[in-house]
Amino acid sequence: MSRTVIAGIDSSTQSTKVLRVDAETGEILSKTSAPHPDGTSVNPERWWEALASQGDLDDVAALSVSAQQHGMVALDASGTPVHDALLWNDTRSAPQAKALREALGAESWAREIGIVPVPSFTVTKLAWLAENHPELADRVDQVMLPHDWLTWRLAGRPETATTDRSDASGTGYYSVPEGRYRDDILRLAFGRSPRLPRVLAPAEAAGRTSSGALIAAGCGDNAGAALGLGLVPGEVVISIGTSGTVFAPSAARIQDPSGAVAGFADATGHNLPLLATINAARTLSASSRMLNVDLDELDALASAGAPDAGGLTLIPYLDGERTPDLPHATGTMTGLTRANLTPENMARASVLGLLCTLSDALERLRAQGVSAKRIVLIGGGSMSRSVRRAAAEIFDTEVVVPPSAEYVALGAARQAAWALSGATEPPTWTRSTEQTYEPTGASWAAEVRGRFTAARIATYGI
Ligand SMILES: Nc1ncnc2c1ncn2[C@@H]1O[C@H](COP(=O)(O)OP(=O)(O)O)[C@@H](O)[C@H]1O
Ligand SMILES: O=C(CO)[C@@H](O)[C@H](O)COP(=O)(O)O
Repeated sequence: MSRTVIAGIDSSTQSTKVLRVDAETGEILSKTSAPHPDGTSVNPERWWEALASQGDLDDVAALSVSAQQHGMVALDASGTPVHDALLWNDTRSAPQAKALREALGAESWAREIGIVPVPSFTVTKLAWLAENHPELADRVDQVMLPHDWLTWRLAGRPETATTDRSDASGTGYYSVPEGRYRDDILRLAFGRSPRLPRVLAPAEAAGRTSSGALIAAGCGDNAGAALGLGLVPGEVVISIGTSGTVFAPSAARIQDPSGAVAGFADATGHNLPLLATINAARTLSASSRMLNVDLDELDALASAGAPDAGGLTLIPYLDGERTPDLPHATGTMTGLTRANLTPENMARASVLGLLCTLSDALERLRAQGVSAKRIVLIGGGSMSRSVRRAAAEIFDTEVVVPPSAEYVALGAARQAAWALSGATEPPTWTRSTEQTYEPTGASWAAEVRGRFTAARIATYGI
């Protein structure tokens, strides 16, 4: 019997990945990828070129796009971007985020919207555009997110674009508890009411491609990963990609006035409380560049370093940071001595600093009542053996590492199979066997966490 082939697309910060998948079993049949330009703002056409460079999609019965969240794609009446898309890791809208927090109050944002403005979120970027380029803001006809814009292009630029609840929940002008856009919030930020994409139901189709393939609603990339992993209660995902994210599906909605935990929606009609960091896998690539080694050599150095890096502590807020909300922060290295200043300890300190930022985020998620009995570690940074081995100790929690795969794109494929099937639930695809790392309660891990916390408080006051 012939297979039904579907495609899952992950348009993330650094690249576009395309998986072809068996709709019935979830078996990955092929994977391709193409890079995006570096930077925190980009012309969306680069995403389209990265997708198109991987060939047409005429062979698939259905497809779905999962993409980096929050990017501001502001189009004029001709459908042309009035400005490069500001991405989730662009921090220029920090002043606007502060003003929006103060205008409504953090408690109200958390209660009424589900998230508290930080520079990552779309609403702050629109406020930046209105304040700094009013002549461009006046030309804005409609505002989309990265996954919306790619879906819109694949569907042939329909009059009304579409999105889904998971990605809408990251804009700041969509109310998760009410399930609707808040035009008053949009006008508070942007002073205008541009057209917004229609929010589709989880398994609702967005349209069809020129070759007739069904296009599913799509979703934010972390909701895609959750869908791709088929999580069970008590499992928390920690993804070490361009962003570091810590999240778990939740029946209960999380309200965190501190803004650290975003009360996002997931792609199945429930909730996805999430914390994100700006400095994740790029902490490792920056360290490899500094040491003039490649990532495998960095891994070997880090494995050869002292378990606690000899007391070296790196706080890797290299591009500012989102969790904690320190958009203008820079990194800090403490504990340097003539004895411990070695390439091995520097490499080790970059691994430990990365993991400590994620450990901080994990404890904040737990403080909101989210159960975290097992960590599912994914993302490019999880390919590092030294990261994997240290993670269970630093998190003091069991860590499982599924086989290397593009789980965001796999989740998009699962959503496409769901939309194609017309079923009430997504298809059941089994997660492959995993590697498991158990914490041993190593004393060095508690010392590393303690040093990191002390240095963070001493340097940044929080
Ligand atoms: N073996 C490895 N060790 C450390 N980092 C890695 C390794 N392989 C890939 N990476 C990093 O993972 C990142 C890409 O991961 P990915 O999850 O695809 O990110 P994103 O989805 O945000 O684009 C890159 O920054 C890359 O340097
Ligand atoms: O901002 C967030 C989540 O709130 C990030 O997770 C972005 O969605 C970018 O994702 P990656 O490119 O790292 O996959």
